[in-house]
Amino acid sequence: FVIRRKYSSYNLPPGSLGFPLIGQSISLLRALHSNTDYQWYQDRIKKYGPVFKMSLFGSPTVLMAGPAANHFVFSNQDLIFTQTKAINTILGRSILTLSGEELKRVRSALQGYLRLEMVTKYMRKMDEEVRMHIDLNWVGHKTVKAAPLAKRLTFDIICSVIFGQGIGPIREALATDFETLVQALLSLPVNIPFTKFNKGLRASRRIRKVLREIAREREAALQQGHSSSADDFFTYMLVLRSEGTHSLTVEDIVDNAIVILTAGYGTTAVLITFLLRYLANDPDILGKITEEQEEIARRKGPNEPLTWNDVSRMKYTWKVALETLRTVPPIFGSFRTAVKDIEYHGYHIPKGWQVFTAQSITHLDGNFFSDPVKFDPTRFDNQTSLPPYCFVPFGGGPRMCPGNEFARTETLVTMHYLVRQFRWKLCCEEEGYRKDPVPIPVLGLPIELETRSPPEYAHA
Ligand code: HEM
Repeated sequence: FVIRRKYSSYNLPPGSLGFPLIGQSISLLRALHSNTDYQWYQDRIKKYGPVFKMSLFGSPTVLMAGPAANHFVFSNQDLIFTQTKAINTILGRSILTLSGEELKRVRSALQGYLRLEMVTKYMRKMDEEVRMHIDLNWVGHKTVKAAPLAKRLTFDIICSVIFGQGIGPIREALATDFETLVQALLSLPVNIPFTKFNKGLRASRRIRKVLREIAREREAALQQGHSSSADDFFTYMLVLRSEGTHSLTVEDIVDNAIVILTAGYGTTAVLITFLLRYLANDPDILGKITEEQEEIARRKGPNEPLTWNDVSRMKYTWKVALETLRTVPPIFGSFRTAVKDIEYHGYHIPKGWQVFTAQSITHLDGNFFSDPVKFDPTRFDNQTSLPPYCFVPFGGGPRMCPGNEFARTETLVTMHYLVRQFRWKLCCEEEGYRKDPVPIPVLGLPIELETRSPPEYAHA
């Protein structure tokens, strides 16, 4: 009633804001958990149309469906990243919380660090981490749980590339603390002992302490003219600062490193996990991927690391990955907050309200993807034929994921070594998955491993 009076001159979208504070949050979280979120959106779209209001996570929210809505949410300048108190407090002064000119500068620096040419520079480290991970965690095991292993692998890769932290006790401690930190990002910001938020806050302090030390070491090395390599994130950012590109303090650089890691490892792990899940049930597609990977391996000497050229030949494998991203997008949707009153399709969206788009709405729409529930990588044979903004696993517009090339490369390198070395079967054919909020198989995807014989290569 209060809202209706306050906005009596507005043409608000249809829908219901539900109970104060709670609104539809619990209902959507339940749908995500039971993996019925697509139906949840469809039921409401049928009732109200493609633009409707509700209340999510304590704020009035407008859900918008369709490619035009995706474009609007990703590109409208009056919409900013939604900043929850937990994210602000735990992640500090990072790209997620900056605005205006400082945001542009930091975004451009991060994008520069993660761009294709840089990824080609740290490919060797990725290759090394993947092989080491497989040797330590897969070789010699009859069964493994793929989901936690994929997460650990993607964590180790980013840690090694970005912080220069190889295997050892520091990386172990960081891995545990990052898990706690990620869990806290969507928690209620209640800072009393033993809450998720409090644990996350304490983990973020420990992470900062370690990273600050590494950053200071890099700073000292630079000042003494020792460091010529810019492939670690701290050195890269410190060099940019000395050139006047941005004015971030060491503390701010550390916060941004935490964001890159947080945004980068769980997401790519979902892609690798679900690729393994699909391939277990599709010998034809697995056969084609293996053929592509064997062909690449034949051109190389034994133990020779993969290069960017090799990765760019993995075209079929990447199409299978894209189809995995279409059917199981790691990020379920994007939230933004209106910084002033805006209008969309004749409806008013008041300042301070959230807008929300969900990726599955277009990814599973038969108008854009025929027979959308079918797993069919050939849809990506001609990617330019897809209408814009209907396939958005990495978002779009000025805040599109800057880590997409990084994710692509590490996924392909991982698949190269796994498909050549193993065959696998799902231990539990019926295992479902939930979105928590990233998709995760309920049992962690236990798989039975068989080493391919004869193994055509060995790495010591
Ligand atoms: C398959 C893997 C990945 C997926 C599906 C993914 C998806 C996304 C999406 C959808 C967004 C935009 C969210 C929005 O607009 O609301 C985003 C942002 C971001 N991603 Fe990724 N991502 C992946 C991997 C990575 C990796 C590997 C990194 C870094 C190494 C990374 C770093 C980031 C950062 C820093 C942002 C925030 C950008 C900004 O604030 O402007 N992501 N990602």
